[in-house]
Amino acid sequence: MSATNTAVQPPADAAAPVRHPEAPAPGEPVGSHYENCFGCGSGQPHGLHLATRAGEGVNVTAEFTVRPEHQGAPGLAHGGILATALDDALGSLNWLLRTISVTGRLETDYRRPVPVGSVLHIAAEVTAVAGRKIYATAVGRLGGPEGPVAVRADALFIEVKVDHFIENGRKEEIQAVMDDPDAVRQARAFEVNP
Ligand SMILES: CCCCCCCCCC(=O)SCCNC(=O)CCNC(=O)[C@H](O)C(C)(C)COP(=O)(O)OP(=O)(O)OC[C@H]1O[C@@H](n2cnc3c(N)ncnc32)[C@H](O)[C@@H]1OP(=O)(O)O
Repeated sequence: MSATNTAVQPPADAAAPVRHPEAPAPGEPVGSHYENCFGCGSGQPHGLHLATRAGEGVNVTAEFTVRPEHQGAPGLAHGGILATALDDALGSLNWLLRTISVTGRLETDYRRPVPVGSVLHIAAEVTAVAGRKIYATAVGRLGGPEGPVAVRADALFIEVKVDHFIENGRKEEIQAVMDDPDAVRQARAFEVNP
């Protein structure tokens, strides 16, 4: 069996991704889509509080500061938390495509341990699109945006309709979002084009 799953590699006839004309400008913060998101929301005290900015292409950069509550081994980030950080940065690429999609597959390589207190500098980009399938890759570096690679991932996101969230989410949280008087915040929780 191959070490690389073919599901996360685009087929030869996949199209190059297209940056949406209304995507956030390069350098602009993408912002959290939902305050209770564990990756980027401000309402989760132990969350990752990922700060993501749009790049010039169909790409983003983000920083994640590893705190004691993110440990796996003593003094080191938990691997699942690092995967969450990359997954969330990859998910924010939705805003560059102005598409709604969810993670179908996330294949992660851990190259270096990530100590508590360090900043993971993340870069994520869409590499190809084939129908509903969005192929993307992310890398997390230590010491700066050009530092050594600590973790990387290849991902397959699948485009969905907004109904995916409304039909599958727990009713209490769905209702709370529906009741939000802020129309933009309400729309951002479910979709990418409020
Ligand atoms: C609004 C902004 C949101 C930002 C969120 C950021 C957070 C970070 C992102 C996440 O963590 S999302 C949460 C984790 N992901 C999920 O909960 C997804 C759970 N899975 C599903 O809901 C469904 O499996 C899914 C919507 C992905 C697909 O179901 P569908 O019924 O719509 O599609 P279908 O099963 O017919 O598959 C469509 C194609 O995708 C392929 N596919 C689907 N799931 C796959 C998978 N897991 N691996 C590989 N390929 C997959 C499938 O083989 C098929 O390929 P072909 O068209 O070539 O036949």
